[in-house]
Amino acid sequence: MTHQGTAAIAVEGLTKSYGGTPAVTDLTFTARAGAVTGFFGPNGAGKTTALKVIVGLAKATTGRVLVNGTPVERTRPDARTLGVAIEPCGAHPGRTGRAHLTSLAALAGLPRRRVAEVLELVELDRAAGRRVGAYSMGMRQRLGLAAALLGDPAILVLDEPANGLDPQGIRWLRALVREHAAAGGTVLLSSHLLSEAAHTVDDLVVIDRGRLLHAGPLSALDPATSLEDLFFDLTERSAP
Ligand SMILES: Nc1ncnc2c1ncn2[C@@H]1O[C@H](COP(=O)(O)OP(=O)(O)OP(=O)(O)O)[C@@H](O)[C@H]1O
Repeated sequence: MTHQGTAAIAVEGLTKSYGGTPAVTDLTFTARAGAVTGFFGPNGAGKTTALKVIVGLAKATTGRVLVNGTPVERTRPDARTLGVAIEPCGAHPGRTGRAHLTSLAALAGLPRRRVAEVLELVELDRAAGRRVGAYSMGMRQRLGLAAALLGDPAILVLDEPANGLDPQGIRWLRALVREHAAAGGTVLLSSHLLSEAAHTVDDLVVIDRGRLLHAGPLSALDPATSLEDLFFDLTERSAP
């Protein structure tokens, strides 16, 4: 795993435009190893767009992203370096969860035994033989997470991983990402669930309208200020 405290992901002056309209503008922040970084912003703020560029699924218009010090656009990190869960999970509804993960493992050159391991890790082992089309939203989230974990990567990038999970699932997810960070891994996750995130993240990145509003450790905040208060304060202040 990467050395604790170093920037596993560095986003530097990232702008991403679609047809001349910027979805993300001059965004700069880091996600360090050994920590969970929460990426927050209202609907349409640009979180998914930024995450797609970070993992190499979309190209930056200007600026760059470094993963372990290497520009992501030059060498897209493989499944052993970077695990990604960005909706939709890409599984064909007619395939079983196990078959989906088996083909992903084969494509990435990963041993087949990892499929059983990650299925157990995300607690989908009993549903692995069922068609993905019959999965609940929470089960599809778990399948997406299983895919991200296949290569046992040090870095996890998860877009709204708590969506569709029940309270027990949210607690399970929290334990999973906390353990990953405790083992020296890096987690960058977006979320709408601010109160839950307060229990999960070490560092905060808040954006609105594609621009950075705040980045820093949770511990630096006044304990009397809830994450929700901070979020509304920041986003209201940035309103045009
Ligand atoms: N492929 C695309 N083509 C054109 N515009 C896009 C594309 N993807 C995103 N956008 C636009 O970029 C902006 C940011 O969208 P994005 O999905 O990144 O926000 P988000 O913060 O993830 O939102 P949410 O919380 O609602 O998922 C929106 O205005 C969206 O319409």
